[in-house]
Amino acid sequence: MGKIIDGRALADKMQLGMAAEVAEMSIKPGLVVIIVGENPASQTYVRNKELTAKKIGLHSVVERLPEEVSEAELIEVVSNYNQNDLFHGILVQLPLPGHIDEEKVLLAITPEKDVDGFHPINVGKLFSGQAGLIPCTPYGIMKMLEAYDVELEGKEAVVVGRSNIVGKPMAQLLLDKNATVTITHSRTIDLPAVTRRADVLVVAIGRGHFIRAEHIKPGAVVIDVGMNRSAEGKLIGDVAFDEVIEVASLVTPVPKGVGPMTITMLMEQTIANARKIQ
Ligand SMILES: Nc1nc(=O)c2c([nH]1)NC[C@@H]1CN(c3ccc(C(=O)N[C@@H](CCC(=O)O)C(=O)O)cc3)C=[N+]21
Ligand SMILES: [Mg+2]
Repeated sequence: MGKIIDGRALADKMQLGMAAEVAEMSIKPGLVVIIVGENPASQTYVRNKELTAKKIGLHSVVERLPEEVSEAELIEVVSNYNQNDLFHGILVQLPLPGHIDEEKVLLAITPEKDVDGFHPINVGKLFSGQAGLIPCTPYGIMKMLEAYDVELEGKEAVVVGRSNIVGKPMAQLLLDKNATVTITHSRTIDLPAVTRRADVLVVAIGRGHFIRAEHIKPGAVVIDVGMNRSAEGKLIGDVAFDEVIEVASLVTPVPKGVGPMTITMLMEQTIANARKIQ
């Protein structure tokens, strides 16, 4: 029987440290979250982010734009925040409505304030071993693995999912720690055979309770990035937690696993950015 990785508790502990750090700073780190339209999943995230930012003592603004806003108008809003010295982090909540080209909008955020790590400059830095801003979900997962003393050197790490936001940057961060990394995806022929090699398994596929006991090597560490709604409207992960924890040594729950750590890393990168110029 494995143990829970308590992302909520680790996030709370790190946030306490950040609050103390911010209280000592000569300037107040500022974060703006720009959200377009009324996507309900996005609303939860934005609300959690706002509460966390306030708790830590950041200057936090949520800029809400109507669903019909044009791409040019959105880019104009972003440009204004690029120039505004009160803000050290800018996040444009994804997904954006279909009439807006996400790539163009991400490109408009100045790479220095891109606390999501989605700008091609930061992506290029991550994949070429240069310091830059890192996507918050994979970054938070690395902090969890570190806090739980999970050994990565030479180990088999398997990432399920190849998104730009989670799968690909996750694989790179694991590689940086000298893990032997495999990325699997929807076309992988024998998924259980590959995931059963994993000492560390990170799952980000967006299919509720898809990963079962049969996918797990005994003693593996399992990280669940999934955020799905069950038929009853409950938030559930990509991993069938109750059966997987019987086989694994450590498993993250959903909620209270990866989610709170994602938000914590957003705060961390905003504070670090503000520090650079204080
Ligand atoms: N530009 C951009 N950056 C993002 O980082 C980003 C985004 N767009 N779009 C949406 C997704 C989703 N996301 C979440 C992060 C934390 C929780 C979170 O805090 N979850 C809590 C509570 C969830 C609940 O109770 O509903 C938990 O897992 O315990 C949720 C969702 C960030 N995203
Ligand atoms: Mg689009």
